[in-house]
Amino acid sequence: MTSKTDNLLATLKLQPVVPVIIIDDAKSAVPLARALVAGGLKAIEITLRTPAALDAIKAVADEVEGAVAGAGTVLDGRQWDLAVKAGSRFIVSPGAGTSVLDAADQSDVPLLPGTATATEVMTVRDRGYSVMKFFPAEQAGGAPYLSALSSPLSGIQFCPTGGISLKNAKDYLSLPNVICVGGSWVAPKAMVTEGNWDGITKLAREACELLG
Ligand SMILES: O=C(O)C(=O)C[C@H](O)[C@H](O)COP(=O)(O)O
Repeated sequence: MTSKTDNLLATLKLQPVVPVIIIDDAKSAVPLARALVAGGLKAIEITLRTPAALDAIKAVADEVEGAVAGAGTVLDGRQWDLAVKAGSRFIVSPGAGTSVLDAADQSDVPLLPGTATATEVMTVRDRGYSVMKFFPAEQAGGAPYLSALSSPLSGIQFCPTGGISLKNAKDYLSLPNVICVGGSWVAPKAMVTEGNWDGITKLAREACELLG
């Protein structure tokens, strides 16, 4: 688990924000990923919420220099296998179901499991995890809630995701138990549909400046 955790931490520490991508057309994946990488966001989570997602992961993994392609919304072992086969270098799940945890145990690819309560955090910690997603961050209680978890659960680090934008990202990034945040705001659907790659690079740059 430790070297997998180290690999995951190394990926998450690349940038303050992990872009969460919902891709409708696999052909957009490469220019979108290039735009994000150009803006400084290398680790990219492509969610398995659309039929194009696996082709998109494969294209980014094969063709985009500097990108670290990951899969999001991985809910079970079958999706785990497909995501890894497509070239995912990290896997994100909104929760921590047994099927996905069991698949992760059998794999060298690191998992960022989702948690939202102290009991969920402790259950996942019992499986050997110290790095988790906090989801859905804003809806579950936001930065004050995550701050309240930091003292009793001090060994756990989080990537909060859900309802985060440029406006509130700093509230999370200033907490001691936050490594980075996740968010879809850096790749808005309308900009992807228009092919506004320069606009997306600008959003990525703004996001990178959050730590500055
Ligand atoms: O299902 C997963 O694995 C996910 O990654 C869920 C996403 O993190 C959120 O849906 C992103 O939330 P927004 O930034 O508010 O759009």
